[in-house]
Amino acid sequence: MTADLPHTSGVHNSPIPPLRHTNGVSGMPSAAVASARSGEPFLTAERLSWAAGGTPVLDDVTCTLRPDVVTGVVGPNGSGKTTLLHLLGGLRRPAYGTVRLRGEDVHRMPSRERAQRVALVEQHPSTTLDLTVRDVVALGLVPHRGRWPFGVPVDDARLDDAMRRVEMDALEDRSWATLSGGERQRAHLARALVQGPELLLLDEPTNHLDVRHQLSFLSTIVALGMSTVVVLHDLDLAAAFCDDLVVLDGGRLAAHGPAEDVLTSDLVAQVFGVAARVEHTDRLRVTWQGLADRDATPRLEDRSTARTSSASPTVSGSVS
Ligand SMILES: Nc1ncnc2c1ncn2[C@@H]1O[C@H](COP(=O)(O)OP(=O)(O)OP(=O)(O)O)[C@@H](O)[C@H]1O
Repeated sequence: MTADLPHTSGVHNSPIPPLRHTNGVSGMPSAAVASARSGEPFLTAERLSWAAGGTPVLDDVTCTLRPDVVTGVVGPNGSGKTTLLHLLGGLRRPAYGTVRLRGEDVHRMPSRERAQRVALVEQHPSTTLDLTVRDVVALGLVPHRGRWPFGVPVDDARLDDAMRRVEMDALEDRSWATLSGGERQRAHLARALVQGPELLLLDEPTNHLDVRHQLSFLSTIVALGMSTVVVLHDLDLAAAFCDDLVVLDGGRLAAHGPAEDVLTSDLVAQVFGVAARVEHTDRLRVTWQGLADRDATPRLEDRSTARTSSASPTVSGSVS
């Protein structure tokens, strides 16, 4: 018998206060609100390409992501996952193609507006300054406070709320340097939450976490109900926690759609070179069996599928 996943019951499901709907300075509606009303798709990547030193890293990737769900980006090492995340967030400029957030070109947005609308939690976030946890979380308010000297005071209630959501409130006065990897990851999530973004981007957030904290962290993400794109390596975690998946292989889009449609034994064999059992029991599960001969696996057809289902993943259950 399995208990509820850790932390899920403690997570505050109510939306974080509506900083993202104001410019944080005068309280007037921001461009985000205006564009949200326009009926544009939430996030579209169109023919996205990026190269390093003339070598293609991401090649002609087109996909439309839904709001208010967790979209996982999976693929082998070097397949372009981080590059895609950085392009979606406007951190890298595409060599070709566009990214539109509710119809607005992310790479043409003023950087402050982009920082208000998109938050990225990096793979190995580090902060060398001697800061407390609360100081680091407060950095998420910077895009909303204007230029130095800040005209807008720190919103303490907002910081408190974000830290409670990720269960870091007890550690708020601790020196950053003394935190464990998992605690830092949660604090960085709190920083992203106070930013109040429309889009939350997470690059391998479970990398340095033990299995309990992996489940806890991803449960928190699901419970937040935010539009989230998360790079994950563990296919079973992706199956359990992601509504939709984008699968990259050698910089190209191998598949995109609802996780239950995208994840098949053939896809795992072809893209990852691993024999795996994929089954939908109490939830979608991926169990690896051994290495597969990629050449002996039928080539993938275009598996991009139209979004048809809005079912949320079941996140309770035991780790297989
Ligand atoms: N600035 C850069 N200069 C040169 N090569 C780069 C640069 N950025 C990425 N690459 C290369 O592009 C490829 C894709 O990198 P990326 O980090 O996007 O892959 P990834 O799927 O996130 O990999 P991993 O799973 O190993 O983290 C890799 O071969 C990487 O070495």
